[in-house]
Amino acid sequence: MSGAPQIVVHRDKELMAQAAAARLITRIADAQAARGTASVVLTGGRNGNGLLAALGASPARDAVDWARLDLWWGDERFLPEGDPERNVSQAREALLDHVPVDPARVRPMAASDGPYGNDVEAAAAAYAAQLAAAAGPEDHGPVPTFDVLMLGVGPDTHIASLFPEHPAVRETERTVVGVHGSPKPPPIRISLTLPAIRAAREVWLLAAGEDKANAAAIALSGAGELQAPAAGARGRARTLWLLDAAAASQLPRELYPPASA
Ligand SMILES: O=C1O[C@H](COP(=O)(O)O)[C@@H](O)[C@H](O)[C@H]1O
Repeated sequence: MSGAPQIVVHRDKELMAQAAAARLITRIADAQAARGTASVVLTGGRNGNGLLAALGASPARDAVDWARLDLWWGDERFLPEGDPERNVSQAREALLDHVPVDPARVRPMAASDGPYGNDVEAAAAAYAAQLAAAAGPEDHGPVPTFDVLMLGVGPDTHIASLFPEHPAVRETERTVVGVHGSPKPPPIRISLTLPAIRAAREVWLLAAGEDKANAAAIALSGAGELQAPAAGARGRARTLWLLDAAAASQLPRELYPPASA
C-alpha cells in the first residue's frame, strides 16, 4: 500500500480540473504504452464532472486511445436509465458522448429500471461479478488493479457512496454494495467498498471549494475511516489529493505543500 497521501493544491477549481485532466491523459497514455490498455474508475459529483469536461476540451485528449480504455464507476445513484442525476448520464454529457470510447468497455452500474429492476442488492452483486470477471491472476483479488480510481470528496468526507458511520463503509468482504438511506439524495445507491477502492494502483481524491475545506482537513489529519471515509481511500502505489486553494484552506500547515500552483 502507498505511503502518506500526496497533496497538490491548485489556485482554483478550473485550474484544478485542467491540471487533473492533463495528469489523467498522461497516466492513461503511459499505461496504454506499457500494457496496451488502461482502466479508470470515474466518480460522480462536481469535481469529477469538471475534470471530464476539461479532458474533453483539452487539445491533448487524443493522446488517449479511447478504444483501449476500460471505464468503471465508483458509485451510482440508483435511478432510472437516462436520469440526469445518474453519474453515468453526467459523465456521458461531460465527455463520453464526445470521444470514441468502445461501448463494450464502458461499464456503468445498473439503473433502477434495468435488468435487476429496483433490487439494488442484485444490481450491486451483478457489478461485483463483472469486476471479478475482469480481474486476472495478476490482480489482488476479485477486482482489476485499476490504473486510476477517482473519488470526489463530499463536505461530510464521503467518497463514492460511502457515508460516515454507514454500514457500507464497514464492509470488509464484498467489493460492491447497495446503499440505503444515503444522507445525500437519492437515498438508494450502489457503491464500491473500501477494499475495492484500495485495489487501485492510484487513488485520486478531488475536492474544490470552501465547503470541502473541513472535510479535507479532517480526512488528512488522521481521522478514522468510519467517521471520515475519505481517510480510508488509498491506492496500492499512490494516493493523491487534488485540491484547490479554498479546499486546502484548513489543512494543517505541515501538510500544505510549499510550492503548488
Ligand atoms: O453524490 C455524490 O457525491 C460525491 C461528491 O460530489 P460533489 O458534487 O460534492 O463533488 C461524488 O463523489 C459521488 O460520486 C456522487 O455520487
